[in-house]
Amino acid sequence: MKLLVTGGAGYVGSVTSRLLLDAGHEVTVLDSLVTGFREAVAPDATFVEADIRDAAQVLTPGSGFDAVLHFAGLIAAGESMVKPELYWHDNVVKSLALLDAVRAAGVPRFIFSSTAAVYGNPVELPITESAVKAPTNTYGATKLTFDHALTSEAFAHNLAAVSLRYFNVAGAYISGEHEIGERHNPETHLIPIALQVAAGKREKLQLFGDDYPTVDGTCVRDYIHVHDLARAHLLALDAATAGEHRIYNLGNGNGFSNKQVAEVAREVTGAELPVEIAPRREGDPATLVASSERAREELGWVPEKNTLQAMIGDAWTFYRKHVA
Ligand SMILES: NC(=O)c1ccc[n+]([C@@H]2O[C@H](COP(=O)([O-])OP(=O)(O)OC[C@H]3O[C@@H](n4cnc5c(N)ncnc54)[C@H](O)[C@@H]3O)[C@@H](O)[C@H]2O)c1
Ligand SMILES: O=c1ccn([C@@H]2O[C@H](COP(=O)(O)OP(=O)(O)O[C@H]3O[C@H](CO)[C@H](O)[C@H](O)[C@H]3O)[C@@H](O)[C@H]2O)c(=O)[nH]1
Repeated sequence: MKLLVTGGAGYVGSVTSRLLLDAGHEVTVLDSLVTGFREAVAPDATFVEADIRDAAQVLTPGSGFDAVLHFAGLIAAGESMVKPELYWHDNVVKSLALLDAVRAAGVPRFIFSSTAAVYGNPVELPITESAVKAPTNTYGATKLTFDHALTSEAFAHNLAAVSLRYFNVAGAYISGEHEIGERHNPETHLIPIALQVAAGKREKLQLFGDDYPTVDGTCVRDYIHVHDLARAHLLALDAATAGEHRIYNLGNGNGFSNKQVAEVAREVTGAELPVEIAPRREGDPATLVASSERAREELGWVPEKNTLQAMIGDAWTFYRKHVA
């Protein structure tokens, strides 16, 4: 297929581009590099440095794209509580402009990076796709808004749309000649920050809150290896059906507290990893754990690297060689 990958200079988009290219697809990456890295773009992809709001320059009528995979966006839940306007613009206003371009160019399929953050504090665990959606942060609200836009688009204009609701992505793609992983600047995610501490780049790991209603008072998250996640996109491309908006949660169904993550990071790196309890971060739900039964049944998706040791181990391999 001829594919447009927005956000292909970012973490998940660059790993997925690699898998798409290796599967024989033709990939054009569109990324403004606002948070991504030019060197993360797959060398055998065509690269267009542009904002998604200008996607019509690439998605011209007759350009012949078979699908758009839309990873581009702003991703930090904490930041979205202090700069919400940035999130509404990037994740909704500009994404709607992208959708206009998709419609005008007659692109038949659209795969969207949605998130566990759409659910907010869950009423029942594990979280299924039909669970109540009540985001506790602006980031989740923007992603849910665009999910709704895709539902209307699919039904009104016959788009084959798929939203993949990732839980917490971790690890790196380590395979022969390719090592592709996570780089955010500034880094806000728990695992890469723990690795920065292990590498001596930060003094200590601050854990935001220890008074949540969880096993040890710290927040609980469901971590998913970026390689398993990327594979789900290829399956979603095959499953996408005209006129339908399919939605799949992608996680392992296992919750780890922030303290447990720190413990595994200690085990993997051999570092002491000092921890300090800090105030809660605004907008954090206490627990997010996925039910991915629907993805298993309908897509045939089976996560293979499902231990935290494997995820943090691959992230550490990437971090030491390419980031530290
Ligand atoms: N990392 C996670 O744990 C996680 C979890 C759930 C969902 N997601 C979603 O997955 C997607 C990818 O996440 P990631 O971790 O790879 O993020 P990332 O920050 O590494 O990559 C995002 C990319 O999008 C680009 N971008 C942002 N706004 C743009 C715009 N207006 N025009 C063009 N390019 C733009 C950035 O330059 C960057 O390369 C995001 O949509 C995110 O919301 C990520
Ligand atoms: O230095 C840190 C960084 C994070 N945390 C805590 O670690 C947990 C995980 O936080 P992350 O920032 O790593 O991830 P989030 O759960 O906030 O969000 C991530 O996963 C979500 C899906 O669950 C989103 O989609 C989002 O893009 C992605 O950033 C939270 O309790 C957070 O407060 C700390 O205690 N200290």
